[in-house]
Amino acid sequence: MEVALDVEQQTRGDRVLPVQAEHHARQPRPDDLPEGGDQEDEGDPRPRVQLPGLELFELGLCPNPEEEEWVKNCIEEIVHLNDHHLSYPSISRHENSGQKRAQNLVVIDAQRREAADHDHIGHRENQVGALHGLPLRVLAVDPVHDQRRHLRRHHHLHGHEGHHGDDGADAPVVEPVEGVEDDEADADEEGCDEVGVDARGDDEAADVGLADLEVGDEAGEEGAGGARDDDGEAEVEGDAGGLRDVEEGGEERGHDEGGQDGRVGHLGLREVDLEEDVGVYLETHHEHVEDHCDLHNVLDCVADALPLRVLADYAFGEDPGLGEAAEEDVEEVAEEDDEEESEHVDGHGGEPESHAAVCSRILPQISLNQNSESSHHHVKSNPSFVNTTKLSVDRCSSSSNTKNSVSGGFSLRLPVQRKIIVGRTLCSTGVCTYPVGAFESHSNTDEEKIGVLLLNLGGPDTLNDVQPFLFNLFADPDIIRLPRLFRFLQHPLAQLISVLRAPKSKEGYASIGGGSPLRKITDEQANALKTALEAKEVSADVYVAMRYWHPFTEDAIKRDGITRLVVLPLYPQYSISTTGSSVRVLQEMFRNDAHLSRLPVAVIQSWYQRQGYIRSMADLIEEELQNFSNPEEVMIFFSAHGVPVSYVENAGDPYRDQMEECIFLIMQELKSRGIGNDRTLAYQSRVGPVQWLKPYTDEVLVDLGKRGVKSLLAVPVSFVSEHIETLEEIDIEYRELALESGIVNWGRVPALNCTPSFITDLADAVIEALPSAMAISNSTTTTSDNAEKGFVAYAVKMIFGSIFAFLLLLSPKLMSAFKSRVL
Ligand SMILES: C=CC1=C(C)c2cc3[nH]c(cc4nc(cc5[nH]c(cc1n2)c(C)c5CCC(=O)O)C(CCC(=O)O)=C4C)c(C)c3C=C
Ligand SMILES: [Fe+2]
Repeated sequence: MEVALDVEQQTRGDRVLPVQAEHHARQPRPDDLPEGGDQEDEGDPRPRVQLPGLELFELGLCPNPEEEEWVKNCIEEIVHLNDHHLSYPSISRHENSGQKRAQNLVVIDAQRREAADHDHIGHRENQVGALHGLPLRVLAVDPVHDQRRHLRRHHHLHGHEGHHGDDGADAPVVEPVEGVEDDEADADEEGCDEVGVDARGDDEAADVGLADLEVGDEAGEEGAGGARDDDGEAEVEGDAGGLRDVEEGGEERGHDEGGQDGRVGHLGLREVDLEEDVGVYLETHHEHVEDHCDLHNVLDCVADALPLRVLADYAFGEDPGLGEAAEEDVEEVAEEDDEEESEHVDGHGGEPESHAAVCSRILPQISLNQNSESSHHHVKSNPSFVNTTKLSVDRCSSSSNTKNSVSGGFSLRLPVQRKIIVGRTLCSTGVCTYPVGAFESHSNTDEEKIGVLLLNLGGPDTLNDVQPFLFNLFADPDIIRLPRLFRFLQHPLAQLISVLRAPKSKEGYASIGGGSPLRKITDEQANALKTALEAKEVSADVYVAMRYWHPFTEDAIKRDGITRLVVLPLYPQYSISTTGSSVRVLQEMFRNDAHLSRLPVAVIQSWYQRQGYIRSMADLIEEELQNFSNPEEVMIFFSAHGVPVSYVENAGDPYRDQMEECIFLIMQELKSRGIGNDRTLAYQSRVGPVQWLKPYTDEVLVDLGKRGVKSLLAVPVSFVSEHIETLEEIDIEYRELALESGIVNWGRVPALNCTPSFITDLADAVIEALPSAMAISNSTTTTSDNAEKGFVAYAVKMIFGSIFAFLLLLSPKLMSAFKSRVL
């Protein structure tokens, strides 16, 4: 909850984006071209032209360091080294940093895909469109086949030579940019396989744009005041599906597997309107190293077909040349972290502790020593899952999609940074999956003592704990994100909000037995995980670290001789507010401790895409569906914990994307079992007046009732234990609301808790992560100077903050306004 005090957002206001209802192609004018931009490279016959504002967003790459170099070279080969502008390619970042932003967005989805995968395209349209609030269209390309040949051919033809086919007639034609045509000599003469290209007409694109503009429009409506937007049904309807159904526009999307002329090869780029700035959003999906060749081909041909500027994302490893925006961003994060203090109230009269926080400005370089063979081995050993889901999970080369996103050492917020760009699942440092055997040989050494640290949120054990627990939660700068200037208000504000919210929260906890079940369940999960690891002949100690209540993260790491640690947040999807926050605190601790800073650590950043997790969720859903008299008529209603929209839109939180991907995978798994129910994704538990991720669970329930849905199965999806929001919010509040709204049959899938298949999968995740454990830098120590400065700063903040809170309390009017808007 950013609580009314997301000052940054309020003062800046949200953007309103125009819908491009019509696109008129024109031939780019010479004055579009930067000076010298049309000159050719020495030794490269291809002309190089740049058009201001035309940007290629190169996405979805997750190469390991060796491949990174390779891919970089590929890109550098495509654009002039001197011309290209490596920057942090988030459109919104560009906007924020005052740079010109693209008006249109073209998504080139270069994933491996099958004809039946239209809903994934629709899904991506939704995601990307919503992410950027732009009119967009998706052009799907299959890199399995030989793009280069087709693209080159088209590039050569460039919309002139009768290859338009039926659909081509309506599409506006972008004439070739001067000098871009003559690369025939360069054309690849390899075999000419079919290519699936999905080109769509303008009207359709405009429609998509309208639908996807919801975020931007709405943000604009709300303006600086940040009042929650409860507007009409149309919006809820538009959103209620969460993921677009296959049928919606599926036909029109006309994935052209047959490779009709007129579509094949030209990527539909003729449709791109150069009148406006165009962002090209390329998604890739690489299973094997060789696929990078396909990527190369695609990029190469796109670059040829459209003069463009490449904004490539390499926000990992030693920064190989991030542009200003990226650096700013990294620095911003670092500065935030430098300043942050982790202070807890322990509920027993303890003073808040202060921990000087230091964060690396350069993200740690992770080296994956293992070669891709072992990964391939792993992929092969799980053929069924790979087959059913290969289309939807973005992964590193040489990795299987059955695995989690792991980083060796602490790679703070790495997924966030990459997520801004990629807009989909990411491997933060490269994911490595190793056959168990590879690890066993390592673990059997006498001196190895493995620890697993489970991170969780924590909850009040008793009603007396509720207010101090809430204080800890609201004092977290990852929960209430104040601009730096207002950071001094963090603690007084946390105090104020926690006191005001406590009565309502207490009511909730009272109704579920007087406290949170989280500690008990997490302890049980820890024991079950230890047993599951033992069953796999891995001996490990499993610890629990809660972020906002006992046992606090700071207390959790015992000095009992652990030589290798795997950190496993119990959140399947990554969010700044959950995994991000816990890992940050942990990182601070480790940095400041000579012993811990040398301990090899692997952090599993997210694991929603794991086979075992997805299957376990599908098992629970399948089982629960059997309780309905007509299971096939039941709406599967995924309800995820929300986060404020600004986390996703401004801070690059990958949470929404990962959530949508996760739902997609679960539905795919169900489909493979013959379960094809309708599904909806909505977000619950919003607090405060800022916009949270939409659609909102309560609104969608009412809407579904109105639309005649009679049977509904609620599936809590962001958390793996029962907690207040399943036991009280879903089971009591939402159930009541649903029944009032016309839904007759209600069911709820239980949380995974200690479901054996799930715990076994967590054990696998731990084993797979072990080899990538590496030590955090041991270079940082806290000097007494720093500690002193920290104390003075803390005292000053407390004084100013308390004055503010005091003034607020003095004014009943201000107070009631604050209360009604914040809580
Ligand atoms: C993935 C899960 C969660 C996300 C994301 C998340 C974000 C988030 N939460 C709040 C505010 C509150 N959360 C509260 C309880 C709570 N939150 C989660 C999980 C996520 N939160 C859990 C599992 C729990 C329950 C713990 C328990 O005791 O059972 C509460 C307290 C309860 C209440 O008063 O409603 C608050 C407040 C924010 C602001 C936020 C993102 C910014
Ligand atoms: Fe929460």
